[in-house]
Amino acid sequence: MRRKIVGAIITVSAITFAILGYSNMGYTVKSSNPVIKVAVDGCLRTPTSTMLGYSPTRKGVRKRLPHIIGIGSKKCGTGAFRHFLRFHSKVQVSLCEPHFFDDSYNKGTEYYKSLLPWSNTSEYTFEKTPKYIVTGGVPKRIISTYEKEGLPTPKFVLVVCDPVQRAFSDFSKAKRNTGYKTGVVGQFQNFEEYVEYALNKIRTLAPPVTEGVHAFYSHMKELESKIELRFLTRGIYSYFLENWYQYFPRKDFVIVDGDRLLTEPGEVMVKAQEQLGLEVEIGPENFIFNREKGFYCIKYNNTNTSCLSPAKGRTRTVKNGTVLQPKLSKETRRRLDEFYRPFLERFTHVTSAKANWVQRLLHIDPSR
Ligand SMILES: Nc1ncnc2c1ncn2[C@@H]1O[C@H](COP(=O)(O)OS(=O)(=O)O)[C@@H](OP(=O)(O)O)[C@H]1O
Repeated sequence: MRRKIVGAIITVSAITFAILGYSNMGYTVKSSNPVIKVAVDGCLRTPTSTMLGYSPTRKGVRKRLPHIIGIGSKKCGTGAFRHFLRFHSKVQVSLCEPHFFDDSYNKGTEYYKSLLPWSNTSEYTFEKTPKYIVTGGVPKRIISTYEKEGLPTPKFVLVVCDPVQRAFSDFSKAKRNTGYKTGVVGQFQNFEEYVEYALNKIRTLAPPVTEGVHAFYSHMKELESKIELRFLTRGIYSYFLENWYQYFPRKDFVIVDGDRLLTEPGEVMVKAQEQLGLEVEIGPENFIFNREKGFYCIKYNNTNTSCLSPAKGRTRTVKNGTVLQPKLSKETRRRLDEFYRPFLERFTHVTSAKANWVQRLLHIDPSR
């Protein structure tokens, strides 16, 4: 843990030194070269060792393909998971989202490696790009890339959460980023108006979910091609995961309860480390609740804490141990629950997970 902390301090100092300004869209980083604009979670075009891990002068370190890849789900706490895992002494994480297997595959493996952290043979490397789970061609590309390097394929972490919260968070972020009048969200006053539009549109393009998830699945490609519907369709975790299950054994996937990550991060991290085959180093004793932020932060060195950036935690907050729900009308919530329920049941079925969060969501209102 101590070496990690020194590394974290070096990285933080490098970033602090480099950051000239912060906006909703990204950090403005100044190096000895001209100013480079970097998206908050985007990789630097010309990555430097200090930004992306530890110095290559460390003995025996190399750039290696990830042993663990976070594949999603967007807005479910993938950043929190990475932030916490970063404090494991045997894990090196990429501090950006490489988007290699979805967007930059033609740039080649060496380019990908350049975006990954330095590590030695006793360490594991991790990167997360939430778009992987929803991008159809990614599994085949992963297989081909690892095969060419003569390496076993990695383990996958999929963080999932209440799909309604996820949609709300995703929608709200798009609204902040694109501004009120532009982009796919520009035509909607608010999330409720969007839900009304999207559910009606889905109804015209696909059969009711009550007719079976597979009948619905056969229309998913068309639904996904309509960008504005993605705030809802991306919460259909079972559909995307089932595609991945065609390529990788189920035991390679670690499913993380993103809702519980907000309220009991220590317990969730213990389970994830066990499932990933890591020695358990991060547990409940490493977390401290920050009342001001309404989130847990990680403790290190007994006195220091490290919280996520202010870009995270815009729509959710934790109070008295529970995640506060977005303020939706009863009718909108009912319609969304009804829409997602068959997919959540399917998710429970395909993952064989007695996942607490799914059970909880399936029983939001037992009288219904
Ligand atoms: N400890 C802690 N601190 C701050 N934020 C936390 C934490 N744990 C989970 N979260 C929630 O993570 C949500 C963002 O999810 P992701 O990191 O997956 O988003 S992204 O896809 O990378 O954009 C983010 O969603 P928003 O609240 O909508 O910003 C947070 O609610």
